[in-house]
Amino acid sequence: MQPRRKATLTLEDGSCFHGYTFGYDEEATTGEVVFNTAMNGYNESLSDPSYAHQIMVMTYPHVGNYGVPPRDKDSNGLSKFLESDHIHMHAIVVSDYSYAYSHWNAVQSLDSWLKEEKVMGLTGIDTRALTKVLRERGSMKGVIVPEGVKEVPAFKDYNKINIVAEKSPKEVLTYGNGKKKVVLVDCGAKLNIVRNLITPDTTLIRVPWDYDFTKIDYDGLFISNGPGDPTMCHETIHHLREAFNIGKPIAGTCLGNQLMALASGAKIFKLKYGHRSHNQPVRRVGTNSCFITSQNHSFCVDSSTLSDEWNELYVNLNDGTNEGLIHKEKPFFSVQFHPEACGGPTDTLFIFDEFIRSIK
Ligand SMILES: NC(=O)CC[C@H](N)C(=O)O
Repeated sequence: MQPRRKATLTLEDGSCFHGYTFGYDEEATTGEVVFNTAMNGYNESLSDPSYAHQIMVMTYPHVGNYGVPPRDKDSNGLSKFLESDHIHMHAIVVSDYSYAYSHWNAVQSLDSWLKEEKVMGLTGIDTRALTKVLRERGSMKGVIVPEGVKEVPAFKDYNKINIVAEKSPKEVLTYGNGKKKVVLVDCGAKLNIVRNLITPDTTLIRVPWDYDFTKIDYDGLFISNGPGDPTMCHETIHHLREAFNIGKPIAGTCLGNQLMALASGAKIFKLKYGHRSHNQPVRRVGTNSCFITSQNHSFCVDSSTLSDEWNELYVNLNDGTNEGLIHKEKPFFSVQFHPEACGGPTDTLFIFDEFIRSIK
């Protein structure tokens, strides 16, 4: 039995949940509290930059039992098993943290990784009761204060911070030497997007969110996922409008879908509690083809505001919200879900093939 320190999660509406810390607990932490109904994938979610400034509540009760993989890098210098080099969320909240772990690829416990990265874990929480609160009242700001910690951070308005600017890389990186020159606008990209765009056919140029990629003579453009409110990404939206005029193939995922919509003049809105899981069903519009997808988003394209030039490409079968866009004439499309999975089903990996094949 590990030493246990009590801690309390307080939500913006005053609700309190008492549990025990694991991971780092020297300071209080704050973030937007969101829930994730996936049964696994905590390592991928923790290292997904889109979770920056958030506290993730896992509804699956038993977390930590398969440990954390090594920080090995592949031949391109990309983490082999994680979605970035660090943890970006501010805390993980679980019902039952497992100190014991066992997996062929585990080299340490979640507790020790969180300590290294100075990120808090909270266990012993009735995550079903907490999720019901978030589902009824919507995602809320929250603060977790370990017993004995005096300094309590104030809630921030996460919709007012440009979190993409915090998480996007500061320099341009190039991979491969294939014939098709693809620019990836990295707004806080998950590495499996980078991995999937490095193919024998492509040279991948990974640029920061505000980089003027229209100056590059690219053959295809890909807009990544990313944290926070997409309306803050003025520069990306501006460059994307120019890319629409250039007319070469463009694809995007998640934040990329929202930025495509904004650049086209459509509107987005914030969902009450978002979609976070690995079992979100989507249907390709005009067909009966359905796919089970991995998702992590709060914002959503308002499909009723799409201009005449665009069609909906996918819809969510749970709530009917937009899951993708396609231009009626030009080779532009995007999806709200995560085709790169990690963690999550790989059923929609074909999206990367569709994009790379669309590049002449
Ligand atoms: N995973 C993402 O790209 C998330 C996009 C955006 N930050 C949202 O929450 O909707």
